[in-house]
Amino acid sequence: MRRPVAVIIGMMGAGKTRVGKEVARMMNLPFADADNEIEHDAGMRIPEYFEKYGEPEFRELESDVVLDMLEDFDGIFSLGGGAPMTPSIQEGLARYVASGGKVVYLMADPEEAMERANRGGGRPMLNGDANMRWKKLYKERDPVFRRVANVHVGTRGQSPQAAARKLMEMIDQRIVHVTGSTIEPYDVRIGEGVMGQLAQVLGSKPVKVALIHTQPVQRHSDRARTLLRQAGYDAYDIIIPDAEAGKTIEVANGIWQRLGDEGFTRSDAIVGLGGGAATDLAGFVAATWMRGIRYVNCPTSLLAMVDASTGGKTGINTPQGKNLVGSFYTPAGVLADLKSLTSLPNDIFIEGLGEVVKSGFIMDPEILQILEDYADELRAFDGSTFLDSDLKDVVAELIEHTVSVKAYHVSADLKEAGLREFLNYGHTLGHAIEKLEHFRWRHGNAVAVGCVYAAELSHLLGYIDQDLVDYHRSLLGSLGLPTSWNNGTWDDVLALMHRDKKARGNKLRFVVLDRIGHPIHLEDPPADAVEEAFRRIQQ
Ligand SMILES: NC(=O)c1ccc[n+]([C@@H]2O[C@H](COP(=O)([O-])OP(=O)(O)OC[C@H]3O[C@@H](n4cnc5c(N)ncnc54)[C@H](O)[C@@H]3O)[C@@H](O)[C@H]2O)c1
Ligand SMILES: Nc1ncnc2c1ncn2[C@@H]1O[C@H](COP(=O)(O)OP(=O)(O)O)[C@@H](O)[C@H]1O
Ligand SMILES: O=C(O)C1=C[C@@H](OP(=O)(O)O)[C@@H](O)[C@H](O)C1
Repeated sequence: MRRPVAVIIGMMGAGKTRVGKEVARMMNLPFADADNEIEHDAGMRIPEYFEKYGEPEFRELESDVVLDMLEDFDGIFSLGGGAPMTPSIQEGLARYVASGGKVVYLMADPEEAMERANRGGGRPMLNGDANMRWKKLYKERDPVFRRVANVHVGTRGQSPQAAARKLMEMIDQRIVHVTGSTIEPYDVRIGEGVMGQLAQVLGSKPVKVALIHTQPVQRHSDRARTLLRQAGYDAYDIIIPDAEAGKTIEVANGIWQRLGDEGFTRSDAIVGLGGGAATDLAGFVAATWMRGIRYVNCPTSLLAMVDASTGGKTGINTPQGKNLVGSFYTPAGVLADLKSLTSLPNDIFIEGLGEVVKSGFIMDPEILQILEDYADELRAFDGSTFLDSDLKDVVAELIEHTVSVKAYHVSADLKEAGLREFLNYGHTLGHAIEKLEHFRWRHGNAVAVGCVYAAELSHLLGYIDQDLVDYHRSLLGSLGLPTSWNNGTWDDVLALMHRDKKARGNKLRFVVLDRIGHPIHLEDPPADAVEEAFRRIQQ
């Protein structure tokens, strides 16, 4: 089915036509304007139509034209100013958004748009006192436009070209919509510059916003702070210790104290910016402060983008183990800004690919294909050249696919009663390795070895053939991920696997593969197979 690359809505004079045409030109796409299509269908100009048939009839024709175009046009499509007020068009736009479409609210400065709308005439809705009519319509329409659009673009003081460039950046983003019966829906936005939508995602209720981040991502938190201040929030900078050192009750307590001192209320908000450790901690503070306030994640590592920031698991570590205290608490939105990856060291990027590979094996063979096709480039990831390289689109696509895999499992089973456990492929041994390595081995690397182990176990029990086990090794190896581990005894590993959260009583439980894209639960497998699979990853 054809559908527009983007639909532009906004007030009269916002520049929907002018800027829309410019965007289409820059992106080498066709452009259509609903008003022109209507005039073409009606065989007359819009003012004439209004005069002859009146507004209600115009709205009906407009709705027919717009709904047709939403299913049969694949370029940039601008609507007339009043179109999104019609219920049937609102429903059409909601369907379009649900299927991954982008409805862009072009938010011109009201004075600028009003002045431009008055120029040229031809706008029957402004007959009479044009300024007064425009302002009245703005009051009615602005809240509706904000609601029906999933992308908001402010263009105050910008030339049509500058506005078009900004729009293009927004259109280029990928959006994964996370929803489910027990989840307040939210979007994961992936692309260069998506952090610019921080205010849109936070909304107008928060007055104070705590920006929780670590030192190594200062450059990106500076950007977020500027955006918050520009949007009029009182921004509070909270720096936490890096990596796991930030995921402690002492750090959380320090932030609770700060929020109390600054007078944070239930309508205020938190932004977590950094790797998975920072977003886990920020989410935990958001879940617990006043029993839950709004929070937005800005992940800066690949692992946080594809995994940690998106599923609603928040938490801290205790001396007894990792992530032992926490809560399922979903964010209001996730902004995976590719600009953040420019400072990410190569080894931490590669490690993040461990979870990407896992997602490919359990659900999405396209991920595996992309990884195969670009293994050399991915392995050579260099943040300093990343944004100007072809790798940018490849990485964006991998993040989108992987987040979609996660969203699928989380939507159906937020609290991990069954389906969500499939995301744990490779993690039973992976967690044991992390623990035995005293967390000096990074998570994604341990999961990579864990996936080979799970594949060996699947094979030993007759679910998959040797070729698929070999494919695990060759793909992970080609990306620079480890495929073997030989630094612990079987007894220690077995004891830890019995403490895995999937285990029940004294029975081990694993996720194994039946074929690519088809994981299954494995209960209490034969002891000799469990041990033999371990021997095979020791080589
Ligand atoms: N909530 C979940 O569902 C979930 C899922 C997977 C992992 N996790 C958690 O996520 C954490 C691991 O995440 P991680 O791998 O991002 O580790 P991390 O947060 O420790 O980040 C790794 C290192 O990279 C640095 N870093 C991150 N982004 C950077 C950037 N753009 N530029 C420069 N340096 C950057 C960090 O400061 C840190 O030193 C663990 O605590 C794990 O438990 C949570
Ligand atoms: N960003 C802008 N800067 C300057 N002029 C603009 C800008 N956007 C639009 N215009 C001009 O304002 C007028 C109205 O723009 P138009 O695209 O027809 O608005 P809309 O389709 O949203 O009603 C046109 O003359 C257009 O060239
Ligand atoms: O605001 C409105 O109700 C209208 C806006 C016009 O489009 P523009 O916003 O492109 O001027 C056109 O559809 C018609 O005059 C009605």
